[in-house]
Amino acid sequence: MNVEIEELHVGYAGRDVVAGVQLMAAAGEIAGLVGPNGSGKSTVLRTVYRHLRPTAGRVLLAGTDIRTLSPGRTAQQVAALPQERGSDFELTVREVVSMGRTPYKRAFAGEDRTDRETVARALAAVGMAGQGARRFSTLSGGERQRALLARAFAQDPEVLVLDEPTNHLDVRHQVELLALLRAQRRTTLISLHDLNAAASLCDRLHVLHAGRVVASGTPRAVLTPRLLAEVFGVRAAVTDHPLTGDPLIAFDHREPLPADGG
Ligand SMILES: Nc1ncnc2c1ncn2[C@@H]1O[C@H](COP(=O)(O)OP(=O)(O)OP(=O)(O)O)[C@@H](O)[C@H]1O
Repeated sequence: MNVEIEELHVGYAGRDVVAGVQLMAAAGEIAGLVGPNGSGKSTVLRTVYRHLRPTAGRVLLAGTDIRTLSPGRTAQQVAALPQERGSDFELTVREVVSMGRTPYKRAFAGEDRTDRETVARALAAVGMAGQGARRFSTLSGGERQRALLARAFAQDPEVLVLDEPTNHLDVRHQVELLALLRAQRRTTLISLHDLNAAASLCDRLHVLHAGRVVASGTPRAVLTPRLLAEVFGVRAAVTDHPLTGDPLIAFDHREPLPADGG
């Protein structure tokens, strides 16, 4: 199922922070949103999982405006790992992950075998098969992240929307997560700060800057030293990763470019 965002305007308290955003993820494609802090990545993603309502423009799932779908139908099609994550859940990990099955249940219906198997698979996929009985509130930041990702997987959606899913994860768990997303081949919209992870994972990148898309295309086409200077304000060389052949961005970590980008 493809996702298309058309001329999206959306914001907070009457002020649009995203203005005229046009982007897409083709069916089965992983589309990355990258951009500096405050550029509007989370705001765009919140509109896709219907946490925010656009002031203008549309989000289309396979050509259908999501606002014409019922909340239950949307939840069967789109699962999100949002940036705002509850931390005070008194539920167990398994109970949190089981919440992903809610869109498939009739009111007050218990779990059936498919639910139990899907939840077990989702927990195993994030490496938490043995931790279902733990209280969610006792997990570390990275473990919470993985449990919430398992909840999104348990929802068995057509489209995954992931806002900074590698946040809090150690490098091994980051690599595992990226491998898992690649293996799933689900239509995925993902925001990432780690541009090398984005270059390795994404089929397509959309670069946001001050609420607008300033470049779209393959990571290799988009992540040029010039764009990295103009949008992110850093000096960088782009080479080939010696192990994988992916684009590899070598940042100059010693000093940023002057504020005017020159
Ligand atoms: N709940 C909110 N109320 C008011 N303004 C908000 C709210 N959330 C975000 N903003 C503002 O909207 C703009 C875009 O924020 P958004 O969180 O979408 O950016 P982002 O690209 O995801 O940033 P980051 O990389 O820092 O997570 C910013 O100027 C931010 O301050």
